[in-house]
Amino acid sequence: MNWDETGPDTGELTDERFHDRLVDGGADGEDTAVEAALRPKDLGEFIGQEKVREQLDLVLKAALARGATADHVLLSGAPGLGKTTLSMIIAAEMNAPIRITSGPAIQHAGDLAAILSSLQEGEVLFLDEIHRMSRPAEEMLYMAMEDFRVDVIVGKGPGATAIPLELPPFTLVGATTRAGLLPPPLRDRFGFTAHMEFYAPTELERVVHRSAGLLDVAIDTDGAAEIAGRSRGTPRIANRLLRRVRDYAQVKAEGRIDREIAAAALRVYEVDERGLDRLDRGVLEALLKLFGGGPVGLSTLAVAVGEERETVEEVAEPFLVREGLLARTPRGRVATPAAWAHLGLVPPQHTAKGQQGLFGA
Ligand SMILES: Nc1ncnc2c1ncn2[C@@H]1O[C@H](COP(=O)(O)OP(=O)(O)OP(=O)(O)O)[C@@H](O)[C@H]1O
Repeated sequence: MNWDETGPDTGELTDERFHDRLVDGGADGEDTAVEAALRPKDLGEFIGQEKVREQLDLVLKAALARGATADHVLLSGAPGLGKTTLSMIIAAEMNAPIRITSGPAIQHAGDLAAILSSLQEGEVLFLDEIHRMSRPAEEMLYMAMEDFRVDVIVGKGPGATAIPLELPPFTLVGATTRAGLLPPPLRDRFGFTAHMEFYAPTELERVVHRSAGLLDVAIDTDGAAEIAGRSRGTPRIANRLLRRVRDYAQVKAEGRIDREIAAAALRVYEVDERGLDRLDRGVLEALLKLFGGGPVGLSTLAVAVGEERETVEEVAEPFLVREGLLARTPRGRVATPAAWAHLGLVPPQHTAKGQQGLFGA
């Protein structure tokens, strides 16, 4: 693994083009403004993630009953599943203020020391993308989490001295998309770890209804189901699609959203019934139409789609694999029978036979 000033190189794509996708789980500029208004304010309002909610409820209530600060909490899960929202809820439930920062924003241990030393007693510190913190800051965090103390190093070389600094008790809420990337000593210092799963379509329907209510948009059950089904298990995407459908409904249907309006709007934005967008479909189409369903090497597939290798691998493939439309095999990328069905194509005879062994079909 490569380490630099800003932490481990996680291989994450920095290409901003793909954060503009309607179906990307990450936040864009427009989201941040609207998201504040749509965020559930307490655990009761937070939809889905039943187990996480139940466990967190106990952790927080017990801490409140003891008059203590809640244990440190680690939230892991894909972007847009509600980690920031949950951290704000933790602070609200504990009647505590919250400070929000992120791993990449903490370049030096001194940056972290400055934040930690200005925390109030009981404050919640939300550290997003905690896996991208620099190594020295991470080491400082170990001691801060365990002993509520940091050693501030003054001076350089042989003359450097460590000045111990007591910190008020605080609750660290760390968020990461990849819990596996956290070094074990850091992971072990969290008293409670929650893994957030993708949401079921029925849960996303509730998210859409709730957001529509807050945005004062008229939507029926089928309209909400149509948007939920295309939201890739992610509340942020559900809210974003709802806003695009609302635009369409305002222009074409006096603001009312039903199934037809939702489907027509999302056709305009090229988000299909399963939530695939133009890039995803381009990859699948190339795989099916040009390579008979594979196996084909990643580089060849990328050239055929006219995208970078990394874009295909990191932006398009994870969702296609999750949906069971594409498989990564030692011989290359292979389309599953579901991919042929989804694009309404019939697999060529020899390919279907060739893939029998791969899918047991
Ligand atoms: N369980 C939920 N119920 C209702 N709305 C939710 C839920 N989870 C997330 N949302 C909505 O989805 C949006 C994105 O949530 P949030 O910013 O908390 O995601 P995140 O996991 O922190 O994403 P990132 O990792 O990109 O920061 C918010 O507008 C929030 O209102």
